[in-house]
Amino acid sequence: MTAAPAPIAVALDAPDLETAARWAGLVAPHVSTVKVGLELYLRYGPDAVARVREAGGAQVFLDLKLHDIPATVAGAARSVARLEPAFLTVHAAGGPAMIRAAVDAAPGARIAAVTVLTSLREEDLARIGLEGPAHDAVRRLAALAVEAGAQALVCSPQEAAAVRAEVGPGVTLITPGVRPAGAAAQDQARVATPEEALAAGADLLVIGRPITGAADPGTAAADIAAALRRTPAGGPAASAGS
Ligand SMILES: O=C(O)c1cc(=O)[nH]c(=O)n1[C@@H]1O[C@H](COP(=O)(O)O)[C@@H](O)[C@H]1O
Repeated sequence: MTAAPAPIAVALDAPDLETAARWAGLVAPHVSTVKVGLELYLRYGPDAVARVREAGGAQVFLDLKLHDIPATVAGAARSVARLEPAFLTVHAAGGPAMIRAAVDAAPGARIAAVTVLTSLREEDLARIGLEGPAHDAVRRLAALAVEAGAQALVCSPQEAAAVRAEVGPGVTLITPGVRPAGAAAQDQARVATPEEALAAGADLLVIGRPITGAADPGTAAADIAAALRRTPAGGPAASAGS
């Protein structure tokens, strides 16, 4: 019997579409979602979404991190809505009117509001003018985003439990900054293991380089998926994606 795909979104941050499509094909039997981000989308546009979708069959998360005035974000969200991504990211710091504009313009996608980037350290927050600590900033932005209609939130696994307590069970919690035990953090600052992220209540774990940088991305994805199946989920909204 084949196991159900794990609640993982593999970040296909590849320099070319052939590589991304190959990764998508290798990981798709093991994960629910693949993520197309700026690197791929800015080079290939809608073809990137079509090609990775074709390659594997996992749902597509479009991570464009929109952040502009509401009218511009509405136009951008409308432009990509026809690609039918399961998730589309915006920066929560764009404010409630901007988030609402994205929600209204792309009704078929779940708008995922990015709270505080997982690459930021506590000491970075003050420098960019964000009142910390990170936990408080993330909770504040999460509450604002959900009030504005966001159906999903992006935060570090370290804040997932606090965010869940803040917004309740109906919102999809997405956590990048995931590193298997012993893996290098690279440019991520607020990290946790896949098992810790799931136990903290995350619904969907974004994992890129620990999978795509492995000699065999399919096996790396399968190993993490198997570890997650042995971990009790922490949150009530433990189903990933749509
Ligand atoms: O929105 C995201 O997906 C995102 C938000 C965030 O705060 N931190 C973050 O790392 N990401 C994305 O998650 C992925 C993480 O990749 P790895 O660090 O290689 O696992 C990248 O594609 C990032 O763009």
